[in-house]
Amino acid sequence: MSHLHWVAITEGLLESVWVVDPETLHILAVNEAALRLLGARRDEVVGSPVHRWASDLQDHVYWDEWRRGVVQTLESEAMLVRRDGELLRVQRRIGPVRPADGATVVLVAMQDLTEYQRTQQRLEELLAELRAVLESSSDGILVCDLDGRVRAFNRAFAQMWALPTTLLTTPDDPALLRHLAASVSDASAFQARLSELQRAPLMEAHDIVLLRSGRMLERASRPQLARGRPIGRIHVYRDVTERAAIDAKLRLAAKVFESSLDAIVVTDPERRIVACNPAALRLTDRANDDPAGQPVATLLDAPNRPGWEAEVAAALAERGYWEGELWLRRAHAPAVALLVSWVLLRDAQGQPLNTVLFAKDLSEKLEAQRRIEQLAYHDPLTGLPNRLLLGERVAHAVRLAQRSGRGFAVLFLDLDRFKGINDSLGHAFGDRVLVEVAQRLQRCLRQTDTLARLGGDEFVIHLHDADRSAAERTAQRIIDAVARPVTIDEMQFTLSCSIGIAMYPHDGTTLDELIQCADTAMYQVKERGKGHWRFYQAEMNAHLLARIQTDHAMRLGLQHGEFELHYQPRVDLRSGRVTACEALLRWHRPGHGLVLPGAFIGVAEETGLIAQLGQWVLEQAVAQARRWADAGRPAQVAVNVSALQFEQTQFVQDVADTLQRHGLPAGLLELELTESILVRDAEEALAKLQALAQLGITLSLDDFGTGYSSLTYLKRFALHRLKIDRSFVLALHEDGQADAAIVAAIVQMGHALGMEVVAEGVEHAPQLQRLQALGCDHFQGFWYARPLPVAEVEAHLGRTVTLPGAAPAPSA
Ligand SMILES: Nc1nc2c(ncn2[C@@H]2O[C@H](COP(=O)(O)O[C@H]3[C@@H](O)[C@H](n4cnc5c(=O)[nH]c(N)nc54)O[C@@H]3COP(=O)(O)O)[C@@H](O)[C@H]2O)c(=O)[nH]1
Repeated sequence: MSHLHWVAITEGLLESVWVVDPETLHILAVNEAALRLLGARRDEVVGSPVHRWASDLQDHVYWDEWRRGVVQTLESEAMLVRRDGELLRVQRRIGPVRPADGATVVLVAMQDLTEYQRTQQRLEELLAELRAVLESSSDGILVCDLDGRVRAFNRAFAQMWALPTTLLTTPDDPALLRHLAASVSDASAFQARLSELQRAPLMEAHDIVLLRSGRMLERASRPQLARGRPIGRIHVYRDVTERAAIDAKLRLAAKVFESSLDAIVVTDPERRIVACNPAALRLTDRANDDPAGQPVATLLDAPNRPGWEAEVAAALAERGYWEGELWLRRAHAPAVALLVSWVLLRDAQGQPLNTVLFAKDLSEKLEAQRRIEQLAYHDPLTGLPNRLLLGERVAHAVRLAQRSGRGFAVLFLDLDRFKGINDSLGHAFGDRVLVEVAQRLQRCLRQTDTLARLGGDEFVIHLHDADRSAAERTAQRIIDAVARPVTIDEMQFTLSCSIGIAMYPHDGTTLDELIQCADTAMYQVKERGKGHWRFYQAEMNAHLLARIQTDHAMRLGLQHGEFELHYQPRVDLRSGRVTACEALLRWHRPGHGLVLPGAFIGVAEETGLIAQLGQWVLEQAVAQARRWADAGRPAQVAVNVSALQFEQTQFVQDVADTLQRHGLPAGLLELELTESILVRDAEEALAKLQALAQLGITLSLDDFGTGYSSLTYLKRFALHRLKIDRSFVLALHEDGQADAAIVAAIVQMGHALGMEVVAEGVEHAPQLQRLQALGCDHFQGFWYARPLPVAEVEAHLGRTVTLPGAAPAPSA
């Protein structure tokens, strides 16, 4: 075949083709592609030896072997030398071709590998780049095929999931998946989600994966596409633990901003409002009118600090914060006081970003302060100044008086028998009485005077610039005002009060001194019948001091066993026998000798110590009666009971307990009560007396005839004995006919009411004879015996006394 034939045959091929003479190894024909490959003209190639274009030794060896018939075909890469000398890598197939009508030729078909090589290199570079990108990502990336087999993962993924080294070096999909499942807090949910994603290759998903270590991963799962078709899946894991924490903090901050009870206003650096929280909008009264964009200063004011805006700006610039009180102007309501903390926020470069204003509504605090001041300085019931405010006013008055040389008066006022109103009508009623009295007092005073309530029913009045006669007139005006009838709840009654007056500077120079003097004077009024006023006199205090000392000494005396009981025998006038004795208290007061009750019982009653003292007497008397009974000389012991002791709630129980403790039959105890006990609270007294009588105790009424001597309550209280007061008995001796008639009446009345009658203070035989004649049942008195110590009285118990007319009376 001619070389033209070969050209015609090979021209249409994409490959470069040489037709080579097997003998000469010269190129017989080439196609156009071969000429392009070599960069030579046809005449340069055709007829040239193949070695001209083959560069490497391998070619020479091959053609040599071909000629010797060692090899027939060859397929290999080879290097060609182009016409311009450039080397070119080609893929080459060599083989003999025997056309039917011609001699055998060698066909060399070549394909340029340059492009392929370039593509290959590009691909390798791309792969390297991709690998670098993959590795440089801080996200953990896992690439799987459609069956879920792991195709690749990066270092960040390995670190994020803490993959063991074995999994890094040896691919082991099941082990990797097991490791992942074991690392998450909910393995089954994790696996279920992976399976779900695998079943839906085109699905994109975002999940949060919680690791057992506490870290939080965000997973973005996307299909991997090739020519628009899914070929696998890429999972990108991102550690969002810190971000989640920051998000949570931001959410919290937003919540705080939203729900803060304090107003928060954010401004730009020029202090124009950027945002207000709901509390701020509520406070500004602009819930429907967002003030964003307005200068914040238009809402604020500080009437007493004209330059406040400049002050705030300077403080923010210098210190970064400002604190102080401002007023908030409001749309439809009065301005409110605010406590403002204002801070400046700067960016990382120190440039002002925003200012934030935290404001607390001070209205409640100011109101509370006002209330506190009101409470601190005023009496809550009457609204009058209290002692504190009075103190300040009087201190001021003292300063004025020191300059002017003029004095003033302090009046101490106490309502008379107010306790009775409180006890009988209740405290609420008592409070209304006090309010009424306060108003009346106020009306008696001038604007410059101060009326204060100290507590209870005690009021103190500072009379500004008043001398003795002004104080006297005011005191009398007050006495008259208080005495006018009061009507509360349709109940009408009258009150009275006692007033003590102290003068500055004569009686004292401080409020305490003046109050003390006025109080002492008031006390004197009370003692002398109440309902009046009195000026303080220096000797009053000495008297008071003595009482205080007596009270203190009595309390010590009780502890130190300085008290003792003496017993005065009581004689049955019919039989002449000593059947009972009256226990009478004695005090061996150090430095004072033996002190009789008249000197201390009154003080004990005033201070309340009588309750304790009375219980001590009862205890001693009952114990003594028990000892006498045990010694075979049973005698009834009469114990004096004071009103305050009787009023003790547990009095009946105390008596019963004392009897039981000493095992004394109740019949050997007599309680001597005074008439005042019966009139104070008749109902309660009746109940107590009935309880005592039920115990079997004898009840007698002491000092009968000196008090109310009411037949009504004598009947009502069903007492056992009446003791005729000593003053009537004394009169019998002095031959007072009227008193003798009284004694006769008492004896008859007592008997008529089923009571025995005891005469006390019998000092002379004629008295006794008169009493006998009048039918009196018992007597006691110095005629027979004085009150005696235990050791001496014992001799009298059970003894029969020879009464006048029968034999001379024995003396004690
Ligand atoms: N609550 C209590 N009161 C008590 C107690 N002990 C005594 N008292 C009361 O003290 C008042 C004075 O008592 P006293 O100084 O003991 O005087 C009593 C007798 O000594 C006195 N008396 C008795 N006979 C005569 C007499 O012939 N002449 C005379 N001049 N005085 C006499 O009388 C007092 C007893 O009085 P009375 O109690 O009314 O029987 C006195 O009121 C006591 O009650 C106590 O423990 N608790």
